[in-house]
Amino acid sequence: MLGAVESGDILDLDITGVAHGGVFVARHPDGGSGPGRVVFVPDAIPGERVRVRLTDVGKASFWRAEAVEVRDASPHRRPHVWRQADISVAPSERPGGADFGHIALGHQRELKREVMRDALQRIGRLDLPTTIEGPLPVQDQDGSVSAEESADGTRWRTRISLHVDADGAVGPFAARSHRVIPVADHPLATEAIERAALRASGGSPGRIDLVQPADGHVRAIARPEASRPGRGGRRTAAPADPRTALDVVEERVGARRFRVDAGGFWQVHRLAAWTLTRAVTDALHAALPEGLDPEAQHLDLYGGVGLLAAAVADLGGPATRIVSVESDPRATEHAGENLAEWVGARAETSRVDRYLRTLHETASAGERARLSRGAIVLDPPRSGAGGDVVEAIAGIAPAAVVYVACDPRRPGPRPGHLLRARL
Ligand SMILES: C[S@@+](CC[C@H](N)C(=O)[O-])C[C@H]1O[C@@H](n2cnc3c(N)ncnc32)[C@H](O)[C@@H]1O
Repeated sequence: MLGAVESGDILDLDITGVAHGGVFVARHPDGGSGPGRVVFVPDAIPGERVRVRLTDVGKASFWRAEAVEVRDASPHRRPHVWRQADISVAPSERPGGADFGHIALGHQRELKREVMRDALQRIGRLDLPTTIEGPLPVQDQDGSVSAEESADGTRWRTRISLHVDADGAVGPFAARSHRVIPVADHPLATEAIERAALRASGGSPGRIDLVQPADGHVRAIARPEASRPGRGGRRTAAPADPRTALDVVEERVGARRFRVDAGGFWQVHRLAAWTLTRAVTDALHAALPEGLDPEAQHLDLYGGVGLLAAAVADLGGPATRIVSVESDPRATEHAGENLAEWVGARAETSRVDRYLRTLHETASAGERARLSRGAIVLDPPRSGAGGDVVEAIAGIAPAAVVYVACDPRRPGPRPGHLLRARL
């Protein structure tokens, strides 16, 4: 029988697996007869033996710990790409947001594939093949590569958020905390964003978003904290300075250009818009070997400024009928402009669940038939599409569904539909 275990205890544990959310799994014997209590540990790698400090032993189902030293290192360990996030730094001084930076790039992908496989099997009860690829190199029309991933997986963020605390300190939050810690570099950000981040100075407490669109110039969007606390007593970011947030910038995907508000949604990784365009195109090719029917009705749900609607419409040609559905009216306005070359393309401002409910209630037999011959692409925010939306899509029974997901654990499609995930 082991003595009582408390927060602050130091233990050596074997890391046996990877979990969702950038943490790893160890087991503590805990006096029980089963496989032991799950302990979630960041900054480790499966196969390692790690010295940890327990930080939360209050829950019956799992505990949390922080890694303080590697006792037996994995061959996949490398010095963290963000020196300040390295295991040699005190856990409270490590910045968050680069959870796999201590792992060789190829092995990071292998671990993400494992997270995805586990989510599909355990939560979705789906036994589907899972593959993880890196971002695709962007090729110009002559076949030359104009942008590709760095060898160590750094310098990809075209958008970052910094925080300003009450003393005017500016920086990221420390891992798993809301404490601002100043840092000396930002290796995941593009070099221009890093320069702007290191120049950023305090001001009112809140957030500063740095955005580098295709023209290369960095925009700084100040989002000071609202003066009154929001729900739950937490202070929320007030609306951004409208002059910068509503500044219209241009993004490029191959030869195609997209207008978007500087403070509006655009994919963060500099190769993501291109990679997702290619992934959706490939998935539709595979699902529709006869080709996309331009006369059918296609939908791009959670469409933003029309990135994936353009990918679908490129496949169907100039007459493709597609509706991009998006809740932000400014994004919808841009989607209307970005999709102007397709006469059958429309952008609608609506919540997706309401749009699908109205469609269900009002669509004529002809519209239903066109929808069932069409493709539905959906790319919801991290919270997922939700059961109602997934049920509504299943009710339409379209010819193909491509689900682009930030989080593999959120409600997804049913067996038989195609799944593509962004990790
Ligand atoms: C992950 S982004 C995808 C945008 C687009 N597919 C792209 O890749 O640029 C999700 C989008 O859904 C929008 N959104 C969030 N909740 C929504 C809802 N309930 N109904 C419609 N749009 C929503 C957000 O404003 C955001 O533009």
